[in-house]
Amino acid sequence: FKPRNFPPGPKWLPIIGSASEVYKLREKTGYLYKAVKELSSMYCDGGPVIGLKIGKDKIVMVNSLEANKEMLHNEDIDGRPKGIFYQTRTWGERRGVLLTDGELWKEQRRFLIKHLKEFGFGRKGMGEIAHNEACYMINDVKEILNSGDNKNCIYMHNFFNTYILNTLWTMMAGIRYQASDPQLKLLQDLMFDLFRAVDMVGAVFSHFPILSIIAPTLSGYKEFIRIHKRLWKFLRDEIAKHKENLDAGTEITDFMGVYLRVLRENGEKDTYSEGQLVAMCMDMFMAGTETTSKSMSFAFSYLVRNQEVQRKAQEEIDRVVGKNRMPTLEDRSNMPYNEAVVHESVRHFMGRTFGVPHRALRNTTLAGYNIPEDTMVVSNYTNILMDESLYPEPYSFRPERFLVDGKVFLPEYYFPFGLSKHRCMGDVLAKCNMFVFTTSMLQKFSFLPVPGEPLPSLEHVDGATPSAAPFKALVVPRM
Ligand code: HEM
Repeated sequence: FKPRNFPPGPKWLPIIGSASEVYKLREKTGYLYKAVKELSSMYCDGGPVIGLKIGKDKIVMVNSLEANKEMLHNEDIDGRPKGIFYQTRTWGERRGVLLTDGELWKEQRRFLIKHLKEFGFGRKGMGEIAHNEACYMINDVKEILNSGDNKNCIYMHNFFNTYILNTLWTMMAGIRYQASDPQLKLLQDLMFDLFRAVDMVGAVFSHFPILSIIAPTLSGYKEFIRIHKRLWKFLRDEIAKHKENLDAGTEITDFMGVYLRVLRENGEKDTYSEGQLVAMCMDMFMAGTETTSKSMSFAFSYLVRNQEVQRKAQEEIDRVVGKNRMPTLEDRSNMPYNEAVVHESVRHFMGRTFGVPHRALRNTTLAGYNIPEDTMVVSNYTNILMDESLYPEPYSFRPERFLVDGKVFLPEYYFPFGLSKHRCMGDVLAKCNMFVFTTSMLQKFSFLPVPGEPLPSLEHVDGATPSAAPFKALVVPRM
């Protein structure tokens, strides 16, 4: 039965809840966010929250700006979901920093941020790492162009993945990969499949856990395990190498090394364990790479479609940086237009998805409705970031919306990285990378539509994190 004063929404049938209605609409519209939009107009007249039940999970989608702010600041809704989907990924125990709560989350998040800073995270060193990576990226593009392959048309929707990963992995594990590294390519393809197969509120087998036993293939459970086993192996191999270095007394130059040293000195104590280290690395790998590279995929898809924006960005780069050196993070304060391009790109990315789910830790209220303990509560970012009254013509790419009198201005209703205690840990790194990568690329090259082919599509690939639909650009050197 629906709890008393639960947010309005479709009927709950025995066992399946409102699943069939949600899945049917998703099928019809092609996207989960569109399905939720239709449900909201059908059942709550565009109201602040909509209540669903999918299998065993009570889910509240938070639609309005005010209700989202209320939710993100309500400590009673500061939990992360529990259950098969969130625990299988970390061997049946809740571990990591992305999908945990309580003491473990607090302690490990604090430790992670503190020690990543030693290696540049959130500091000046971060800009240098991004710049270094941009140099590799530019050289790779030049090599592709010199090779004469593909008639200078490059697939851009997944072009940035490795470079983005490298900036984070330099600090986490002291490694950078070649974009052509076959092992990494495999991992990235696996991640892409994973993020496409699940959505922010879970997967079929998490709403109906029995299906993981009776229909492991059909429910996606088997695939979920296969992908995670591959990821764990990748991380465990790297940790093993770090242990050897620790034994050999090699200087510690990354987060993995620091964590292993703490384990050596204190043993597995309180919330510290080797399993927790693997889980944290996995969380950073997932949260830190897919999000930024997919925001970049939207940026370039729009830059190809909208040559006027590209021209303005290049004009500012040429004027402020010139042609004799590459852009750096320090240039950002003098380049409002390019900074606004970054904010607009993040808006297009988060505006097509949902936040990381929260969970009510105890019975509470939201927008005047009752939210029972253990309800999953999810920010519907589409509703805020694509709201026509806040962002006129929301699906067009207009960096100008973040400029007032030639300066960057971020309105209080723009919070694509969340708010309050669970706020994104990597927003500073994400914005740094996006600025340095985009400006470095636009300084050296122009990205044009491929002659004779349609413009990059505005439709995107749905999933836990959305991606621009695959597209190529004709890349033309500028200098
Ligand atoms: C454009 C890029 C990114 C976007 C749009 C983004 C967005 C978000 C959002 C909306 C949340 C959830 C906040 C909440 O639960 O209320 C989040 C959490 C998180 N993000 Fe990001 N993120 C990005 C990049 C990154 C990067 C680069 C990293 C890692 C360096 C990262 C690490 C995390 C972590 C660890 C959390 C969980 C925080 C917690 O629960 O305490 N993210 N992010």
